[in-house]
Amino acid sequence: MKSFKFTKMHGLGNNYIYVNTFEENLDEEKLPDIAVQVSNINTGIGSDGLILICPSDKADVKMRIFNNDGSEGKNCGNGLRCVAKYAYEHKLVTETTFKIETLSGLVEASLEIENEVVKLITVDMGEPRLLKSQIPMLGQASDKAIDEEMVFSGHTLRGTTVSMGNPHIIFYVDDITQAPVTTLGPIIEKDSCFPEGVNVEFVEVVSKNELHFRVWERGSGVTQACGTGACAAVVSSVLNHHTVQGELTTVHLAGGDLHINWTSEGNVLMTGPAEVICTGTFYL
Ligand SMILES: N[C@@H](CCC[C@H](N)C(=O)O)C(=O)O
Repeated sequence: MKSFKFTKMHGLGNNYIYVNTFEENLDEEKLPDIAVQVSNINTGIGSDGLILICPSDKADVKMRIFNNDGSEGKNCGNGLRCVAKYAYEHKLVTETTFKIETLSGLVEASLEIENEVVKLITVDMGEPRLLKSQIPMLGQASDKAIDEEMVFSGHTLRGTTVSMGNPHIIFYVDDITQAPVTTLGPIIEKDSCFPEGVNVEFVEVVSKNELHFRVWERGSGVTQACGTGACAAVVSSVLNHHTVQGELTTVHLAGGDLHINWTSEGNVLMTGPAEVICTGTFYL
């Protein structure tokens, strides 16, 4: 029977099964099925998906992320912090600042360490991409969708789209507890306006430095947190004049807080924790 070693980790409750492919060998064509299998709460381990920590010829390590429906994503903020913690604590890297390759480009992770344990990770997520062609979404390729009126299955909403290497749409609500995450999330995720689907986020503005946030993730549904989504929400909030570029914003997600700064230079910095839940062997 084929088996592999795994570590289950989470970033603010956004939990994945991590496999170190420096040591484990998984068949490329089986990866989508393995993601579905390990994520199943009844017959697998239970998770939001599968993340591979791989060798890279462009960076110190490479991250690949599969959602719990088996689709491959191009980026994952909470996953990057967990990969950074794993890479340092398992001595795949020796420096406290290093580069991680993703399907959407290179990012840089910086670690805060106490007694050889990684406590907090800041990831420089690079520049947000705003053009409709970069999301990608239908419409004039060189336009941006900022507070744009859109209709989804008869529901008229004003949304802002941001790519952090993966696609996000942000809607503002008056009361986060009433956000239509589970009703409109799945409809908007698969709307034909987004040829590759979209991660759907609802945001309540608390103040110039504070947002409440809930997410329906492409390929995984409701999760406790989405790092790229929180970055996209801060970019969107600057574009919609709710927050200020160059200032730190605290984003309150269901699973805890992230601290995000869309710097005046243009890159987005995300700071937050990463935790190990358990390790084990999975039998296919
Ligand atoms: N949870 C993630 C994002 C995971 C991928 C996403 N669902 C997609 O398909 O783009 C995060 O923390 O950013």
